[in-house]
Amino acid sequence: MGNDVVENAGQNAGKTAGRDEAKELSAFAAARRVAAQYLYPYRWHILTAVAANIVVGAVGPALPFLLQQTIDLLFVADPSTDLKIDVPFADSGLTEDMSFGSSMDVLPYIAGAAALIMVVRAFATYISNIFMATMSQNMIAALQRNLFQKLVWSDLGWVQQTHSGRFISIFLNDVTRLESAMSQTIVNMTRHLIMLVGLLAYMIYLDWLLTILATCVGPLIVVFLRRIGKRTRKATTKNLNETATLSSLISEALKGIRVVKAYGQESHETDRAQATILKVLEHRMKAVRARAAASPLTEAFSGLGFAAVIYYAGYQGGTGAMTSGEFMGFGSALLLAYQPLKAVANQGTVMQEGAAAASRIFPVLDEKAEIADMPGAAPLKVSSGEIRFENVSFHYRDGTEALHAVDIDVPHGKTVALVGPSGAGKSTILNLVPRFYDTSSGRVLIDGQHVRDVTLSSLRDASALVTQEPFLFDDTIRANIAYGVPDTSQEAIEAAARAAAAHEFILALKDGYDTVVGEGGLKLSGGQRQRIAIARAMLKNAPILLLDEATSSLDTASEQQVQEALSTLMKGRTTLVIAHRLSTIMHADRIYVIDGGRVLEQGTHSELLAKGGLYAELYQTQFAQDDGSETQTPADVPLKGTEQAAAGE
Ligand SMILES: Nc1ncnc2c1ncn2[C@@H]1O[C@H](COP(=O)(O)OP(=O)(O)OP(=O)(O)O)[C@@H](O)[C@H]1O
Repeated sequence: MGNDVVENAGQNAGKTAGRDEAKELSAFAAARRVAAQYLYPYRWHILTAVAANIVVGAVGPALPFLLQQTIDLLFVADPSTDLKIDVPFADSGLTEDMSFGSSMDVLPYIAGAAALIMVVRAFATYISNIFMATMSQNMIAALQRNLFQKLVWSDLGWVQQTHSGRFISIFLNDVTRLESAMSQTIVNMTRHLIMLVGLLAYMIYLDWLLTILATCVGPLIVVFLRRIGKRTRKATTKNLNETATLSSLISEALKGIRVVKAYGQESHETDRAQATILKVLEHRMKAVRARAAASPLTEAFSGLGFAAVIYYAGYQGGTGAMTSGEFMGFGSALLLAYQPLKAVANQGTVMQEGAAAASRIFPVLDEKAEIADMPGAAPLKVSSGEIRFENVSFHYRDGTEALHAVDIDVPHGKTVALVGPSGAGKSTILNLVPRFYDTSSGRVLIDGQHVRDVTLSSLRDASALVTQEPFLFDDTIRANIAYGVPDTSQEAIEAAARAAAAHEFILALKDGYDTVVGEGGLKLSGGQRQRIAIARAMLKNAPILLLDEATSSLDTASEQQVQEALSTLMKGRTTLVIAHRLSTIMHADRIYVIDGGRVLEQGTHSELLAKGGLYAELYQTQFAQDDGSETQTPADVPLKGTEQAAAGE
């Protein structure tokens, strides 16, 4: 029941992963869920650590007890003092039977016991720390693994709602914060709590009234610390949010470093980062101040208790109701109790901090992918690879209607080009084929099978995607070409590279196929990156090709090589291409002109020209613009300026 509440809370918050609006989880709900999902597998580690903590906590009161015995038995040797010692132990007969000489005999045992206690305590602390660390580090790893898995399996639409920097921040900061809260909770609720209870029990044994006097300020401390806990949670939430913003800023500035430099925006970006850094600092300091107030507060209140103890115990001592050993034992127990008292009293703050982090982590973990295999989905059976859009409409999560009643046919082995102004909906059409998004209405069919009814893996196996700005991983060229096709032979990789007109330039590189391409492939030229991406698609050898042609023009030689590589890739495949080059458009078997999310015109190049519609207008505008170009033939000119043409309609 309780779990359901937590699950739902997480799901509702899922839409705004990592943002301020993320629904707040109660500290107990968060702790319960973490315990059930992430701590339970390490229950034996935790139980061992708890047992060790119990030992550490339990031996705590033994030290003041030994101190008391030492003073009473050894230091208080003169007869007048002996009379006083006898009062509290009158019934036990312990001190009455002991002469000074026999007390000296006890001394080695007391010293030995003290040494043994310290050794046992140190060993138990070590065991506890090791097992706790194993548990907590594994918890971090499990959380990060689950978060990563969630991200890569989640719907593209959902992932795109949140800046990647925020996700990275959740991965690194929030997870560590949550782990630290859970570890502290376990130590506080075992080691420190048991030590506190033990010391209190010992103090009560010595003098219950004195114990009440010493601890009567406890409730006040709890009330103050609760207040501090709420403030710390607020500051922690804001701190984590601002840290995520900072992480986004850094990632963006680095990705766009060339734009930053080209536009001389270094100072502007530094100011932006500085503003966020200051906000992080401000919230961190708020949390630090709130946390820092906890110690002096506990100390100040404990001071009141201590003053009461000195007054009352002094009085008791004066009347002979308390021995010096008891006073020392009580006093040292009280001092020893300070640290665990602070830890236990601070537990609320620790849990609030953990809950603040959990409130940002769980929505990501709870996000449910809508684009998944339907129950009973069968693998796609590709016979010819024909693609058909039937009355397809689509709107994005934010409500933007990108497509309206679109009908498109891509017959087997043919090339269909999508042409239209920027923002017309061409990329959206392409994205619906491998089900990056699901249609809002209408159907996308491959060889007569609705893409929603087949398994995602078989659907994505059936197509190869070459994007405008090909993405390369920071890995070797070999690994980049073989991406998604594991266990491929070097021969197959080289054959794909040859077909993509990439083999020669790869061999010319110092490390050949073992060249590491750098982040996003930045060590290669634009044309080289495109040819590696084409080789990747070539190796995949899928019957359907989804191609988003690059808009940026390359130099003539590279352009020609890329075009040749693309022609080889397209041969015999059913190709849906977002065309930006006239050569591609003119060689396409059919052209669909898209505008405002609708199919405006369709036909071959000559049919559409004859029609005198938007296509003819785009074509004319393009040629009017590029007329007189000496280096490019009209057919190779990128079809730029389509936006202006549409706007001027
Ligand atoms: N992730 C998204 N969320 C919300 N709206 C989007 C998203 N992606 C695209 N759009 C909107 O959908 C419409 C169609 O975009 P799309 O990217 O399909 O156009 P396009 O024809 O491919 O443009 P271009 O040629 O410039 O790449 C545009 O109005 C765009 O603003």
